[in-house]
Amino acid sequence: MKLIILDRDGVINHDSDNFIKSPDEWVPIPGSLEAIARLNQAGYRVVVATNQSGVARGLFNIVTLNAIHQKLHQAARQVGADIGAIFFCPHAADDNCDCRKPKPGLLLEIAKRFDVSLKGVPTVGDSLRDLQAGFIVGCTPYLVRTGKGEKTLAKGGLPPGTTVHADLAAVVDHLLKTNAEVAAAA
Ligand SMILES: O=P(O)(O)OC[C@@H](O)[C@H]1O[C@@H](OP(=O)(O)O)[C@@H](O)[C@@H](O)[C@@H]1O
Ligand SMILES: [Mg+2]
Ligand SMILES: [Zn+2]
Repeated sequence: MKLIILDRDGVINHDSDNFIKSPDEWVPIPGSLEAIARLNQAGYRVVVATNQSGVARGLFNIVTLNAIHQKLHQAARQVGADIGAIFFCPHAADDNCDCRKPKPGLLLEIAKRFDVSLKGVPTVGDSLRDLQAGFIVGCTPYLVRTGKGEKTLAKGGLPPGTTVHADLAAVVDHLLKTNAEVAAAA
């Protein structure tokens, strides 16, 4: 089973400096859900790892977060995409939890749940912390320019091996092309 780990805000849906606080505020980035469908068709299980400190900040509760994720799943299904699971950290930075990216807790949880090694698993994010969390546990980091990606790129300090792409659809184009080239060379 091939696995890919996606950040949520700024990769699948538009992000906001005021947080995504309700299902109405959740709006997919054009092409992202269709890109997930292409990953599924290529044999990838797609899971999400997302920091949701808005819960700890009292901006929205778990019921609302679940409603946002129901809308995400439904929108994905409408284009033939399937998101295997959504792992989230509801904590604030000063809670010092193990699951808030850049700590790798969410990704280790994913590895345990799906009983897979994370070595070489693609992980896609718009923030440095997304890429760092993946890099720590052996994932291959992909930065997208959507969401906070341009700011992340400008700040620099990306983990070694990070490649930069316009959006999730471009990451998927690259991934599937590379996979096809490797298969042809075998
Ligand atoms: O990109 P993912 O991990 O899916 O989700 C990010 C969101 O939880 C929020 O994360 C916050 O960061 P702080 O939690 O305040 O550091 C801010 O960046 C918000 O703009 C953003 O909406
Ligand atoms: Mg993000
Ligand atoms: Zn946490």
